[in-house]
Amino acid sequence: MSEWTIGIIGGSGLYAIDALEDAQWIPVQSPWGEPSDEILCGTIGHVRVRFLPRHGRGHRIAPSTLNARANIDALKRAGCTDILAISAVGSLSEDLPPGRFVTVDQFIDNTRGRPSSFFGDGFVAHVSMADPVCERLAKHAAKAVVKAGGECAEGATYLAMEGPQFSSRAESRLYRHWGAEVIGMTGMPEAKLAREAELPYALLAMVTDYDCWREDGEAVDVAQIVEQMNANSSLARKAVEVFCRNLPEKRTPSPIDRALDDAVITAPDKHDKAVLAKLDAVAGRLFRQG
Ligand SMILES: CSC[C@H]1O[C@H](OP(=O)(O)O)[C@H](O)[C@@H]1O
Ligand SMILES: Nc1ncnc2[nH]cnc12
Repeated sequence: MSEWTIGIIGGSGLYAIDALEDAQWIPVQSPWGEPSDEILCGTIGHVRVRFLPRHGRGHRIAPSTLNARANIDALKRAGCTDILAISAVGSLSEDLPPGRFVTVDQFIDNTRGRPSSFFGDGFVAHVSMADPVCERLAKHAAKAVVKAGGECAEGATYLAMEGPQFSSRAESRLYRHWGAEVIGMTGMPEAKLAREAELPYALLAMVTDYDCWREDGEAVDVAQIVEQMNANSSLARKAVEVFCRNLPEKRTPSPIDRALDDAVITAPDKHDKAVLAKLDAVAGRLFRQG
């Protein structure tokens, strides 16, 4: 086995992966609450894979209530070195038609009231989100889609909305003015939490619809999204497999592996012991250094 342990977060339409060898669903406990599901653990070629369906098998959990902290913490506990997340998105750009895959490189977080940090009183830390995704994973994901037989655009800005309702036409047009190119309900706070957990993260988005900003365009509905997701899902699965098989044997370190080095501001003698205990997976690297 190589040094990669890839966490795959499966979005709408992707609730398991058949390419996993020796696959087993394993429960992982987290001090942050219930992860969305057990984690499907196995291998693809030389890579260990840990697959977590974001909404749970059967799509039980809504975007506003899914426990992103528990999900990221559980993936870290399961040994992940990196995360590739997959999401269904609406397109806010004429250049991104339904059926197209696109890697995300920026986020606008318009979610409300979701727990969006592992840190707080007793352990205050501020990580940079200037470059919220891992470029090498994103590039590798785009190449994998092409190798799997699809088309993949690179570098879209993702607007994370609260939902669960879809946007009004006025909101959809507003987000375009903000510079957003795709829209979804789950990319935030997931990407923030992955950065806090020092996990390089990339988001591969599958465009399912044009949302509702186009003149005379139809309103988006779940049936349309599911139809497009079903059309995309075998390519998404293939792309995940190619992504893993084509990773180099050696994983060179990423600066994101040490994202907390310059982020913690609380004086060590003021760290709250109970808070530290909860952070054993996310930030344990710092404490083990003493
Ligand atoms: C099924 S339509 C809306 C739903 O799809 C996207 O989910 P995911 O990002 O997990 O693929 C979107 O964010 C909404 O949660
Ligand atoms: N139009 C849309 N808005 C929000 N989330 C989505 N997921 C897929 N399509 C979407």
